[in-house]
Amino acid sequence: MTAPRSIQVVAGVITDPRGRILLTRRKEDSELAGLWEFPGGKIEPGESPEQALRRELLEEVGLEVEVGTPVIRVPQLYPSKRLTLDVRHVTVRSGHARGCEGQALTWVAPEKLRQYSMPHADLPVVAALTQPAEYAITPDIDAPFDEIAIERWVVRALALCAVPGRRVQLRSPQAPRDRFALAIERLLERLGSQQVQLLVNRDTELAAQFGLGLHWCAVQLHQATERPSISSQQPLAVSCHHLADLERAQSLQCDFAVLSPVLATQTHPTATPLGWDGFAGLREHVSLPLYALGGLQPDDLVTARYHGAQGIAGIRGFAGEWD
Ligand SMILES: Nc1nc2c([nH]c(=O)n2[C@H]2C[C@H](O)[C@@H](COP(=O)(O)OP(=O)(O)OP(=O)(O)O)O2)c(=O)[nH]1
Repeated sequence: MTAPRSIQVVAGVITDPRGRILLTRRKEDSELAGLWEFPGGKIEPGESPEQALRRELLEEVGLEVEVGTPVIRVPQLYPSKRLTLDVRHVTVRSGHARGCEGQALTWVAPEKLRQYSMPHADLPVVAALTQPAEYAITPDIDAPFDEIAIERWVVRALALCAVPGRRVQLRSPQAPRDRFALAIERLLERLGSQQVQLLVNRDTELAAQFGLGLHWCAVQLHQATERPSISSQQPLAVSCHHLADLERAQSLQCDFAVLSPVLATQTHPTATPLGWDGFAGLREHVSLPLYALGGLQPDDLVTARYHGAQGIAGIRGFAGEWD
């Protein structure tokens, strides 16, 4: 079998004064015809990504732009090629967007991007633009799981929830179920109307009881035949370690996955780390949003995004708020 050809593509996120993002539609005679995409194109030999993006946006949509910060770089395997989609924020210097090659274009509010049919590589881009970049995981409730331990856990969880732009997984595998339930109840009372997306580790009934999201372990993922009965408004996430986990998570329409361990970690000392290249090598097979986990700190986000993760997850790396 011959290796698929590799192409490097660069695309821009162009935002209008109302915060809407420009999408263009792939023409009928092209591969992936009719799908909506971020304007851009292939990097020509000898060009830097920035030069290529400036050229493409002038040719395609008639805009002179300044290329800004990276959004995400997505490795994606298509049937006929191996693509790397490097997406940057751009600022328009002059011009009005028009389809210079006869292609349709539209301005879309970020929360509506998911309603548009896009190539697989674009789904992690949409996630990076619209979903939290951090997924913090609570530590265990300390033994003996008494009132003092529950109060300490609630205070720690509140500190994790107080950082804007996060999802938080409520996890305490050591605690008896009734003590974990009590701790969640206390946390929800104290959170009041504070907006934070919460997921319960493994326990479908508790997730349903409290109206929260659910985070499966890989074993639960492989045992399940369908999406569990939690609120359809709440996310379903899963811990993945291998390609088979990721493919199953995608086929069961999990909302996102956590892929680990990326680096060596104290919590799983015997597991072989994937390394960032290993992470990207698995990411190219699926298009669901992925958080990287294992030995990471919040300031690893730029590296994570460069390897196709839409965010980073962690227990210890996020503990600075209370330790
Ligand atoms: N510009 C752009 N291309 C994208 C996006 N998502 C995505 O998968 N692609 C793919 C589609 C194409 O295979 C490739 C862009 O190449 P292109 O637009 O310059 O030209 P093309 O259709 O002739 O590509 P190809 O068949 O030669 O691979 O990247 C995106 O958001 N923007």
